[in-house]
Amino acid sequence: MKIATYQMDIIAGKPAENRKKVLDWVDQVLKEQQPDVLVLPEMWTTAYTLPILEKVIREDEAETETFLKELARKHHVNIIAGSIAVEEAGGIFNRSYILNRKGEIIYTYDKIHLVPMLDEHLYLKGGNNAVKVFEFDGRKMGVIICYDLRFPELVRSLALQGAEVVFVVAEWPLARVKHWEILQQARAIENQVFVVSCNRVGTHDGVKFAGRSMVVTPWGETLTKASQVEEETFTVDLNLNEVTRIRKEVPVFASRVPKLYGDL
Ligand SMILES: NC(=O)CCC(=O)C(=O)O
Repeated sequence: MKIATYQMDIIAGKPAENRKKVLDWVDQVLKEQQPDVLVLPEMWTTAYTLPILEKVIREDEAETETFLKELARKHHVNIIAGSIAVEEAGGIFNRSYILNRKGEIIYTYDKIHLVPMLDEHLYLKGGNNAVKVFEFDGRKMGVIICYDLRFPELVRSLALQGAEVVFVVAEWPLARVKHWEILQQARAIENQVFVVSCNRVGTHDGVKFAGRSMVVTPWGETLTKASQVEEETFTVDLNLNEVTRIRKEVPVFASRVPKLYGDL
C-alpha cells in the first residue's frame, strides 16, 4: 500500500488558501506516482486559530467536505483528510474525515482527548464516540489525532479490532518533539502495527511545530522521518503482510491476560 504524506505549513484562518495548497500538492504528487492513500495533518484548513475558529468555519461552511469528495473521486485515491474543525449542535469538534476512492466519507473520528496545554477545552468539545477501524482496499486501519497518541488504550483498541496501520494526524509542537518520536515507536512496537504520522511545520501564535512526520514499522524501525522545519512530502510503500509475520514471531496478542488488567 503506497502512502503519500503532506507535512505542510498551514495558513492560519484561511481554508480556501489551504485547500489550494493541498490541490497543488496532489497535482505534484500524482505527476510522479500513483499513491493508494493521501495523508494530511490536523486542522489543516484553519490551524489552531481557536479564539476565531467559530467565525472562520461559519464563513467556510461545507466547502472542505465537497473539496475532499471531489479530490478522492477524481484521482481514485483514498484520503486520510487530517482533521477539520466542524461546528455541530453543542460545539466545535476536531474531526478527522476518511474517504475512499469513490469519494465517499466512510468514517469520521472526533478527537477524544482535548489538550490542556493549548486550552482546547475553552473552544472545542471532545469526541464522544469510541474509536473504530475502517477499511481501505480490504485492509483494516485506524486514525487518531495528535494528543491522542499519549493514550495507549486507543491504539490498543484499534489493534484489537484488527488495524494493521494507525495514522496519527497532528499539530505537535517542537517543544515536545522527543515525546512525539518515541511515542510513535512505542505504539508501533506494543501493538505491532505500522504507524504513519503527518504533522505540520511552521509557527502559529509563537508555537513552533515539530514536523518530523514518520513511518514506523510494526518492528519499531523508522522507515521515514521528515525534517523538522521544511514542508515535505514522502511516499512509502508498506508491505502490510509484515504485521502478520511479526505477530507470529513475537505473539504478544496471544500472551495477553486482560482479566488481570483491572479496568482497562
Ligand atoms: N495538537 C495537539 O494535540 C498537541 C499535543 C501536544 O502538544 C502534546 O501532546 O504534547
